[in-house]
Amino acid sequence: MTQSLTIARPDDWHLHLRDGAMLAAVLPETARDFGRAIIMPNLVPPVVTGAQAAAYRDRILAALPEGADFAPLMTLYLTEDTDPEDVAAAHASGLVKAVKLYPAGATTNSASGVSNFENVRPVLEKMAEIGLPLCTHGEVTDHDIDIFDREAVFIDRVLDPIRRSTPGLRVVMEHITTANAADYVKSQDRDLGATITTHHLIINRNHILVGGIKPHYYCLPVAKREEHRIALRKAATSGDKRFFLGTDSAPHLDGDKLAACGCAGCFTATNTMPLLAHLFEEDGALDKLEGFASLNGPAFYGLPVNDAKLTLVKSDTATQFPEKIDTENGPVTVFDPGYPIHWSVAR
Ligand SMILES: NC(=O)N[C@@H](CC(=O)O)C(=O)O
Ligand SMILES: [Zn+2]
Ligand SMILES: [Zn+2]
Repeated sequence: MTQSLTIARPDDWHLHLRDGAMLAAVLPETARDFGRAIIMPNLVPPVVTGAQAAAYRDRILAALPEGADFAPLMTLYLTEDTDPEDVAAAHASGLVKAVKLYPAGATTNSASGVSNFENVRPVLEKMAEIGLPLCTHGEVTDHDIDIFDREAVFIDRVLDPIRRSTPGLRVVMEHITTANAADYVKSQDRDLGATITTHHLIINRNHILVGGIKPHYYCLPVAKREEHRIALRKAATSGDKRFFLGTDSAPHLDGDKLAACGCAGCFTATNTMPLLAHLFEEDGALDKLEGFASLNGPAFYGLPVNDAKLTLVKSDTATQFPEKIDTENGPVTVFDPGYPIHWSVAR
């Protein structure tokens, strides 16, 4: 039996494309299925200014395959030296769609992030004034806070105070991993949304640690207990417009993942849409997939829904996804849910 589902072409509201050889290898994986993506600015060095974002956008456009139907939506990396006027100009020109907050030291390439939130107050106030969203990596970095508690503590100690003291600031809680974050979003009536990754709908912390450590399941924020995964599944499949897809597809070379100090990130660009079709069907919510992947994000960002469509088909035989994609510097492993998937994207 073949089943099919056609939805508006989806967008990815949180994506790492990197640069150079990695960009060339991973960009086609996203451009195949997605119309647009919010491009994370955590390069080395980071994308801080409007001029750097324009140059990075040009490198992405130059790396796009012939005939691709894909537009990168650029972001700026917030530092304590960020100039509010540069941010405003990059927004006014249409170049930049969000500013990204990394607490210093919270994740991959976050060393230039924010330590003292008072120092970014003028930028946040400017963003509230012009309606430019702040995307947050929501984890505190205090050494005395357990890594599994860092998201919940961030909401209480950092996010809620920032939102209270900056009325009108629009915030996207990126890659949420806890019931605490989902509940916080639901408890607020305006200016707040959240992205959810594909992998956090699939794995809990046991998948990383039971029966041997699984470096390809290690990402930040780290997957939490099963009850949190279930809360994320409920939020994603609920139809609540405040929740939308941000894959956080974060490629690292296998050599950097399979190491004594392995990098954080799951690479899901290749198979995200078939995985989501599987998950939403499992939860009896296939009719909510289009909202999550294609409608709620544009609504939050004030952008039109893509005109193009994407069709997913389900067949009796399991879909064969590539195990790895090759880059000039070595392979990148594609996220493996650990069970067969029968959905694929119709080409
Ligand atoms: N999610 C991750 O585990 N890694 C991301 C950074 C991030 O999104 O926090 C990366 O850039 O590799
Ligand atoms: Zn992050
Ligand atoms: Zn990310």
